[in-house]
Amino acid sequence: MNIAMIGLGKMGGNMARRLARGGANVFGFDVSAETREGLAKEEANFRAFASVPELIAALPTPRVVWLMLPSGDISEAAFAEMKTLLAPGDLIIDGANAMYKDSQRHAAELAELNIKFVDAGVSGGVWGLQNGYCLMFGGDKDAAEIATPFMKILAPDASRGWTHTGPAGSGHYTKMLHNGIEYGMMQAFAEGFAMLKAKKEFDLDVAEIAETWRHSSVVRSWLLDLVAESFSHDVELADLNAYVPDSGEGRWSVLESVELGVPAPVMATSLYARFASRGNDDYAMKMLSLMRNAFGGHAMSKK
Ligand SMILES: O=C(CO)[C@H](O)[C@H](O)COP(=O)(O)O
Repeated sequence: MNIAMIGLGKMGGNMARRLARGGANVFGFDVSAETREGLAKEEANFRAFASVPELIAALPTPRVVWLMLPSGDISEAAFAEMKTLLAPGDLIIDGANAMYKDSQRHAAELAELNIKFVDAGVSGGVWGLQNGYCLMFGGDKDAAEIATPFMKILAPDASRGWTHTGPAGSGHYTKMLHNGIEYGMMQAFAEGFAMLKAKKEFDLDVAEIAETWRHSSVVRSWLLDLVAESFSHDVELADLNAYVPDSGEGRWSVLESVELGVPAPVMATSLYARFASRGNDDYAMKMLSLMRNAFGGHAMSKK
């Protein structure tokens, strides 16, 4: 079993390791020579290449190429390059957190060249090497069949943690909503623990509560496991800024809810909380203060 992994960052690097340890021959490329050469020293079944054309020339046909790159411009450039290097019958698996409509477009463009395509949502984060990844992938039946043995290595075991969701685009659509749910769950934990912490009267031990809730409670979950582990070291979070980025999936989930006319207030509120964390509601809050002052003469807090 041969597979190329293009992009050996936090996700791609560990996925390459898991594939190599699972018996696949992994042909790897990353823009960082240090990263790709380091992996080659670590893993017996991994070969590093200094350029994508060299890698593709060495990869036995029909080729399977897994792109594990940031979605957007970097992925688009990789697709453009792949179109010039791959041949009919080859397969591209896109593991990025990509917008599903982009994946539908990629599938159509590649089909014109008789190149197969699978869009794979990958969850598991930095723990995937150890625990396995959760994989949800879309694509035609024949493309999915070629991809499946690799999914079985990446998953927690061959029988679970992966699913062929349907046609091209459905894998990334499923992953988008997985992450939309993730936003809501994270927000709910954050709000609940903030309120536990704010109740000075009870002086609650929030680390102890997080740990306790891990066992048989309705809200036990891997997210809570991670919270409890972090709280066992620090509950004050004094070193952190209250600033949360987002990288697309939450926005796309909310936009999709509007397109479908399906209400998703939790996802929307969770997304807006992140915008607010960046100061994007400062002007609106200043206006609230101004209007209260204008109609009621209420004091305004000034710099
Ligand atoms: O896919 C993931 C987890 O399932 C990623 O960690 C994701 O990038 C997190 O999304 P965001 O940056 O928008 O919080």
